[in-house]
Amino acid sequence: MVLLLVVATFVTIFLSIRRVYFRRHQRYYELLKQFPSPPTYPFIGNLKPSHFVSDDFLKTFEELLKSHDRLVYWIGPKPILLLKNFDDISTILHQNSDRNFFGLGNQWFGEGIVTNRYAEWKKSKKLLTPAFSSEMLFKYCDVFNRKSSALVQQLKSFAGSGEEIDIHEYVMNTNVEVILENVMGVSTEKSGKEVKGFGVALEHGIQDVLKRHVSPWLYPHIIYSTYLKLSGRMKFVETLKRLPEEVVKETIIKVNNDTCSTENVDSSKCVVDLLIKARHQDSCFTETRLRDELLQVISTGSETSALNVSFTLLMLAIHQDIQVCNSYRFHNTKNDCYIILQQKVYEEITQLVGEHEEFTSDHLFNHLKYLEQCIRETLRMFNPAASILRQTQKEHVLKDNTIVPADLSIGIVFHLAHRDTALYENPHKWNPENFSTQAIASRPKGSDLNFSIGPRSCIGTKYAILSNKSQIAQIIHNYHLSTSIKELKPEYLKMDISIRSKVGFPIRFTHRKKTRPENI
Ligand code: HEM
Repeated sequence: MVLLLVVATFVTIFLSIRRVYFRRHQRYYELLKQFPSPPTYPFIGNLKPSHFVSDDFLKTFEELLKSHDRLVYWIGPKPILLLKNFDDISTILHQNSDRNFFGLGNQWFGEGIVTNRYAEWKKSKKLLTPAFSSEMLFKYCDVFNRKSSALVQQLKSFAGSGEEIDIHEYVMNTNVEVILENVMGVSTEKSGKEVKGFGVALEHGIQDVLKRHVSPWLYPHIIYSTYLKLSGRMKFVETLKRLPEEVVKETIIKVNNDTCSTENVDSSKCVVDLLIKARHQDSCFTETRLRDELLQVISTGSETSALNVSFTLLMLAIHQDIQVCNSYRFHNTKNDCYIILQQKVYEEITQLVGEHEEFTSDHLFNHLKYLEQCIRETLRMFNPAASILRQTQKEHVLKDNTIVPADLSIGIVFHLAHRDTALYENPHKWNPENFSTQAIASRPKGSDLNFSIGPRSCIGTKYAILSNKSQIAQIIHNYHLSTSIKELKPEYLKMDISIRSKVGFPIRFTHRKKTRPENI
């Protein structure tokens, strides 16, 4: 009897609190009703084990948004509005809304420009922007070109062997090294710093943070920390933080000894120097914050950039027609035939630098336009930043007058927005002509979502394009690429935060100048 009374009391209290809560948030829940939602169950909402058991969310998003442009998805009691239509996305992204990680990535990535809320983000953005000025980017190109050249050398041992290798690990290490030198002023050759484990740790971090978002039982900090320790993932967290921590500590010591920046004479405005200077002006930039700011820039910049280089190389290897020159000029001998059958991308490169010249900053800045089209088209189809999260600060009115409630999580699925038939005639086909000047002009302004739009769009847009151009141009300049993959089918892709290839990036390299290209 007593037990029954206790239970009845608890149930009454629970229902009363619930009623008061819903009455207070009545408008919020009324507005949510405007959007379709799959059948919802108590406690779990729309969460189905099949949705998020694996590390692949692509099918889930495709299924959910198959017949809807907008959909509310409930993760337990928490709603997320999923969007894939350009007009809706544009309205939301042009507002000053925050990314909503709810601190769920803090153990991995701390707090910095990517995760901070508006007030702190503004400080980070102001601080970091000078590191991405045209003047600085021009200087970074020397590092891009030197590291790309080293990558070409690494591939030498595979070239001509007929063996396919998965290019991604090599590209990833190159991108981490490039960003370390440009952003942190640390030359891996001179400092002997080890970057190999960083890429793997980063991949684990990204996948884990996303998984935590859809696993409410992992939300409590203490449970997640225990999970990290017991699952052996803590070692990846440590690997990720080690490098930026060392660099911050070393730079502070150098500054204190007044010997800063002797390692890299051009680094006076590289990110780490800007951060260390800020430390003296604003006490919020503690050593930990500096480490985390660095970690977030390196993490955001290296994976995305590396994935796009790997995808572009694979697409060029698959699309021999893009590599093959449009016109036949000579037909006489086998040798002539080889000269004629050059890739379109390769022709653009050789017209610029000949067969043996070195690449310069000017080449990357002002030329290689067709290669840039290939890079941008690859981003459209396989954008590493496949989806992003936002949290509305206030109500927003969409183009058709639907009101989006304040304080709502928004999931923007770029991967699907990039396949909008209203924007791209044949969106499932890889076609660099989608990024010709005329094609861009024919689409609504700002509809290129590759680097996002609005106040929180990518700070490293130009950096990424230049760095991608350098690596791909140098590889294509030296090697002809081919692959056993005939088509990168949708089922070969998977998605965590990034789009990845389930079949890797298997590419066969053949020396350009000595042998006739294969598969032609
Ligand atoms: C192909 C390569 C890249 C792609 C596709 C990419 C894409 C993106 C996207 C979609 C966002 C999110 C914008 C939003 O939430 O609205 C972003 C943010 C960001 N990216 Fe990139 N990015 C790339 C390379 C880089 C590089 C190389 C760097 C730095 C060296 C970088 C640094 C950042 C930073 C710091 C942010 C946060 C900006 C902010 O909150 O103000 N990214 N990027």
